[in-house]
Amino acid sequence: MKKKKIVIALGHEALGTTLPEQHAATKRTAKAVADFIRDDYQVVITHSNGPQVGMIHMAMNEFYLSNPEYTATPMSVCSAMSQGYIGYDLQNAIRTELLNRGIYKTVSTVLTQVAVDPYDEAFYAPTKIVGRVMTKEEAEAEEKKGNHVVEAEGGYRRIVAAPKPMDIVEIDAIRALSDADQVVIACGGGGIPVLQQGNNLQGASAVIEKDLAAGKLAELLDADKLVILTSVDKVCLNYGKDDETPLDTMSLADAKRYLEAGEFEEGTMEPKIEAAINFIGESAIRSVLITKLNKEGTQVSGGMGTLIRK
Ligand SMILES: Nc1ncnc2c1ncn2[C@@H]1O[C@H](COP(=O)(O)OP(=O)(O)O)[C@@H](O)[C@H]1O
Ligand SMILES: NC(=O)OP(=O)(O)O
Repeated sequence: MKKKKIVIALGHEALGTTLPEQHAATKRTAKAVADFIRDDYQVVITHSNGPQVGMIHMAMNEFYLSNPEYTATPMSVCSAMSQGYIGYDLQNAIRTELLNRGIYKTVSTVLTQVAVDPYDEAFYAPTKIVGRVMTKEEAEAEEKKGNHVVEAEGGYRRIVAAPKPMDIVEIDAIRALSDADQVVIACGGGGIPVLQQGNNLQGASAVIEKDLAAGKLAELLDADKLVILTSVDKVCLNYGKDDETPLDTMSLADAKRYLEAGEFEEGTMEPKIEAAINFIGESAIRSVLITKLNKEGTQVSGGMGTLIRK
């Protein structure tokens, strides 16, 4: 019998931002992943990378300025680096959790490139926040280098273009590993954004929204379920207001209506709902669960959170 397939997208809380945080968070997350494997799902994982890719870009390019024998590192290469080191932590955390449960399954990371449209309007209006909070002086220095910044979280943060994911270059490899019942980590940080130029792929200076890439990944794998692990238990109506209402379920039609009405914040909940709508499409089988891991990393497979389906 064909096994059910699930794509799990890990946000900041399920992944951590610094290396020590990442070590601790991936251990918890591995429990949720192992629960789905216990429940006989083929699991494909994807993850955030905003803080990590910003850190790598800053570190690599600061170093280059004071060491001219090295070359500058484009954002696309930094995305690839972030996939590598986050994947490394996730692979080991999941491998250990599975071995502790007596399950042997290979866990591997596929460095994934995601094609974007060179004419995507996002290239003219950067919105995607990456990296750490900076002081005014640091922000001014970034602007002098031609980078964009916005005021955020009591300081300033860098923003880059976030074009929409159009196609996943390595989808056949991801599918082959998943169909062979192995655990795959793919499209990390939304994937390395690339522009197709004949037979060549050119890295783009951008960071793709990981939720939208997760939706595309789930769609192309024809997954049954997309789980988005984030920092809230449930999606809410009137979020942050006195009459905030958490939702246990949301129909596809309601998701579209609420999205249109501006219920979901741009760059945080909005791309999650957009990903859910894109993935579910016309399917009566596909569903999306948006939720948060508990302290032990357990119970996600029990269905807590907001369940979206047709
Ligand atoms: N309608 C809403 N319901 C719940 N959370 C919302 C809503 N609108 C915005 N949010 C915000 O979305 C955040 C989760 O998105 P984000 O910060 O991008 O996390 P992640 O790293 O998990 O993708 C929550 O912490 C919450 O502040
Ligand atoms: N690539 C991406 O969407 O990362 P964050 O979730 O960290 O913003």
